[in-house]
Amino acid sequence: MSVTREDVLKALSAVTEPETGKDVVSAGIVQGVVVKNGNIGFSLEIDPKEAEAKEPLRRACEEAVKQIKGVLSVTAVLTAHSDTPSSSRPAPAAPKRAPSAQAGPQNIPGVKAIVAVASGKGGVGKSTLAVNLALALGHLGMKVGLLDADIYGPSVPRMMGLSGKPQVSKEKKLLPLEAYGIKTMSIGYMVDDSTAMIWRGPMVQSALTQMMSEVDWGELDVLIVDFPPGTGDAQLTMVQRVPLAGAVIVSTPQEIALMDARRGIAMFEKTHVPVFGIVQNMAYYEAPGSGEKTYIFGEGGAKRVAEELHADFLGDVPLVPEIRAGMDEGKPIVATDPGSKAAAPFMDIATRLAAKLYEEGGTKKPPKISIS
Ligand SMILES: Nc1ncnc2c1ncn2[C@@H]1O[C@H](COP(=O)(O)OP(=O)(O)OP(=O)(O)O)[C@@H](O)[C@H]1O
Repeated sequence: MSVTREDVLKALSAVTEPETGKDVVSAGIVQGVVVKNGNIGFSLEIDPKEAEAKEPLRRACEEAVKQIKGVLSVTAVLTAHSDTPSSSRPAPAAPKRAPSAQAGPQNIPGVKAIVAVASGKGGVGKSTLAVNLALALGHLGMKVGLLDADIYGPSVPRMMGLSGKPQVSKEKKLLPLEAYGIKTMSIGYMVDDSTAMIWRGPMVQSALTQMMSEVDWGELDVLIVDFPPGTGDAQLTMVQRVPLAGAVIVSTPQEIALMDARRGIAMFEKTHVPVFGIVQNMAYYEAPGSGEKTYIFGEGGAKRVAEELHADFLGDVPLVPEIRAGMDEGKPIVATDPGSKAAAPFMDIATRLAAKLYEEGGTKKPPKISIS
């Protein structure tokens, strides 16, 4: 018999929160439970100041759920509870937008939430995160689409091991190409890289609009958009046109990348798109035998920027050869080995993101993803 959400809550109700003496479910701190084929994810809402002190409780919750027969993996994350200051609170799922003189954002029928994965600078691992995050959200039970909007260097086809031209439906819509349960669309299916590179601003814009509105995505819980790197006009226009639920900013730890990450955050804030948080990619390299960590690009820079800008820090992704190899071969690590150590950071970040999207859900109300 497959594991249910009720099984998870039952197991968690045996875990006691030391301060209140209540079990974690009655204490109301368990949120965003997701169950998918034996893979379980949930968050524990805490005061962020107590993050370290609550780590044993988080582990105890994971252990309790692991004991359920049929459970393959468990990811519990600590998130800020809703009456903590806004600087550490998850951003709201529904975007508040500035009125725009231009055409406003158009909803995509059937798509409940659109999330941008963006970086101020190229080459920091934005596409790697977008692809693995999409796959990890799929493992958490969401119906996921992945739109490669990185028109100047589309990498989703290669990373997902996909090629060929999309079919066109009777309704004259492009049909996404699918791999590992994720629906994808990329300009890379339509033109070769060198053609896209020489496009001017308006052409880029119309190609992107087409990919947003003329694709039959079907029913999706979330559409991950791999944004073009940078913070120029093309990106700004996209932020204004696409009804984003929020953005995830990717940066490496070195100062030059962080400066661009700050610009990226400013761009989203200017257009009133919530920044869900910052991911620090290539955070460190861990030596295979000894496990010794080397902070090749400096230590903790993105975490500091998150604090400085009152954004949430969504997690570190280390520099791992298997991650790169997987992307090059079209076999992303989260697809081929979701339970591996290399895939774990992506699963953690996805659980945090899902908790933000399910913010008003959790154990008390049914999960709700809203973008209107
Ligand atoms: N955590 C990681 N560990 C190992 N290799 C990584 C990691 N993240 C990214 N890479 C590798 O770094 C290179 C750049 O990554 P990626 O293409 O995702 O960056 P990007 O920010 O999307 O770049 P661009 O904006 O130029 O498209 C790729 O070869 C990728 O496999």
